[in-house]
Amino acid sequence: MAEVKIGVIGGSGLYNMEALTDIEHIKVSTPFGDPSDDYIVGTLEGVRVAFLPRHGHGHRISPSELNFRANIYGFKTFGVEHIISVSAVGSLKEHIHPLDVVVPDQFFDRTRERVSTFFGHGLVAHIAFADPVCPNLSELIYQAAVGQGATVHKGGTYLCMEGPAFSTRGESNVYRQWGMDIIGMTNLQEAKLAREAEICYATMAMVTDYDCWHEEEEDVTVEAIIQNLMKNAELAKKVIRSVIPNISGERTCICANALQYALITDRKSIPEETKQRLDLLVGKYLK
Ligand SMILES: CSC[C@H]1O[C@H](OP(=O)(O)O)[C@H](O)[C@@H]1O
Ligand SMILES: Nc1ncnc2[nH]cnc12
Repeated sequence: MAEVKIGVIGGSGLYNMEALTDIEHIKVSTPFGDPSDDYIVGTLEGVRVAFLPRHGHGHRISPSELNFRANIYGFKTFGVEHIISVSAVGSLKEHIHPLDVVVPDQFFDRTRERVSTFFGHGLVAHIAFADPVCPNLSELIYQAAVGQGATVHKGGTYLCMEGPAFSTRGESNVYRQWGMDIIGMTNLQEAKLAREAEICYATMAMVTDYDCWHEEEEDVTVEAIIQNLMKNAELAKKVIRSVIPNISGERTCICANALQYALITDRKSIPEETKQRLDLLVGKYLK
């Protein structure tokens, strides 16, 4: 398979990247099941990029049903080292307005039903996740979004809820008291699994609504989210386009060697089947 170093995950409202040329649709099978859809591999700014619509074309897969492991592992099979996630989010702060962009630097987990590790079955790993996104890739996204004239907030905490129902007003107000900045349903597991796969991961969060806490604004609806995303989809695509040429092959962040000190299991006790299943991720540490 041809090597591709950059991946893009499209969220709600971003199911295609029309600017990709020399396109191939590639179906990937993984030891963890099937990714959300075929990967669309194409060229953007002279660089091969793999694109995956997170919820599948036609938005068929709900946040709780997403096979996050297969999606991230699929990128790894191409040799992807950087993933840019594009996501719709609600704002939990007055000064973060719909149509703004946030590049979060923290996540808070309020999900309940999600598998969010590749490990287990006789191989235990504890990655560092204090800083859950790649600082270098986040900075590039921030600079690119500023360069495109967007109002961009650098840093902030993304509260990842289970869904699929939106939050109650009580929950939304509590998240505000906790100091959370934005709310969505998808990014935390992706960030964790990308770190386990030693892939740099960063999010361009497109603000679509004020959730349901704001007394003068409408409560969030799918319709409002998609309407605002449609207004912002071109911006998202332009930002991706301008980030890509700036992504360097040399990685100096912690993401590149995240498993170096994370594997705790005595190498002699790891079952052969587990070694084989995780070979793409840990093979270099088990030699
Ligand atoms: C379509 S409304 C809720 C939906 O939008 C966000 O999706 P994504 O992160 O893939 O852009 C949110 O997380 C929910 O999945
Ligand atoms: N208010 C909200 N809650 C959860 N996910 C969202 N995605 C976009 N807006 C959202």
